[in-house]
Amino acid sequence: MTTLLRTRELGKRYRRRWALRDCTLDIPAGRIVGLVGPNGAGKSTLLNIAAGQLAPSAGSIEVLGGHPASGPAQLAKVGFVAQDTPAYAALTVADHLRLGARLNPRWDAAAARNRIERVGLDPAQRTGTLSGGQRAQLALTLGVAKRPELLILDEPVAAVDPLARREFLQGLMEAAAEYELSVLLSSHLVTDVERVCDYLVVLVDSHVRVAGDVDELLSSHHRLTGPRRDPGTLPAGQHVVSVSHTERQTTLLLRAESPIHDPAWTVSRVGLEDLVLAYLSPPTAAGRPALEVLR
Ligand SMILES: Nc1ncnc2c1ncn2[C@@H]1O[C@H](COP(=O)(O)OP(=O)(O)OP(=O)(O)O)[C@@H](O)[C@H]1O
Repeated sequence: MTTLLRTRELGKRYRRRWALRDCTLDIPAGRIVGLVGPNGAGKSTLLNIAAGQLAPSAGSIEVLGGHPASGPAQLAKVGFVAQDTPAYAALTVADHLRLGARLNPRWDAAAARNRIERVGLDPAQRTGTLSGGQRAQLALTLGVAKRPELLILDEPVAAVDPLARREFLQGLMEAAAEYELSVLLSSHLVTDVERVCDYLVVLVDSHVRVAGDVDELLSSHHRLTGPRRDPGTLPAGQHVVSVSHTERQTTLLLRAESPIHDPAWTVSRVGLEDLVLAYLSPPTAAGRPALEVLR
């Protein structure tokens, strides 16, 4: 089976600072991948390397089995919607479709026209006067009509109101289903990722903190509450992600490789937002690294 993204110790350095470091991922094709992390975590860097826009400084990367900058065939397989969905302000919506048709060998003109009509964009309007939500819809249309196998979107709706964001994500899910697209989407809004993604990568401070199938992550992580206890005394196979104590009580968020039977703990399920927040918080004081990469 083709792998969507395969990286090995991938890194990018600007002068002395690493924007991305030791990034090792194996993501199967056909997934809708959410890349989450705070500002400056390295999300755009990873997406730009995957799209062939940026050369790595270390390690290796394969996207759909090919090297990102290997040539026109690889570029045709990958659509890229850059941060803030840039467009040529003086050109109209129709001009952008014509440009798309000239630049992309697999251009689907009917799909582009239909989508523009469906989302209510005026072909004669200059893109400099479109709202943020309309520009995002145009960018999604251009990305989809290219008929790539993978669509990469770098925070496409960061500056868009909640309703327009929902419509955009709905359109993205429909396009992914209709054209059997894989999607790699960055966001710092976990709710967006929760709505559309089935695979999660959390990047913090240029490192991957956790990666895996969303359902598997949710079923392997638990919140444990019980009498105050040193997390260092937990059995092997229970990996503490975050910990907090009161005078008498300890609350842990942990990943467990097998069911937790210790009656001292009250065990509850964890939502995606809590899971992401736990990995975004500084490494646990339990003395174990919070790094968990699930493949
Ligand atoms: N061209 C560049 N020159 C120097 N440093 C850079 C350059 N591009 C990015 N960086 C640095 O690399 C780090 C990662 O940046 P990146 O844009 O990948 O983060 P991000 O997670 O996409 O952030 P945001 O959510 O704010 O877009 C940051 O510290 C940033 O300042």
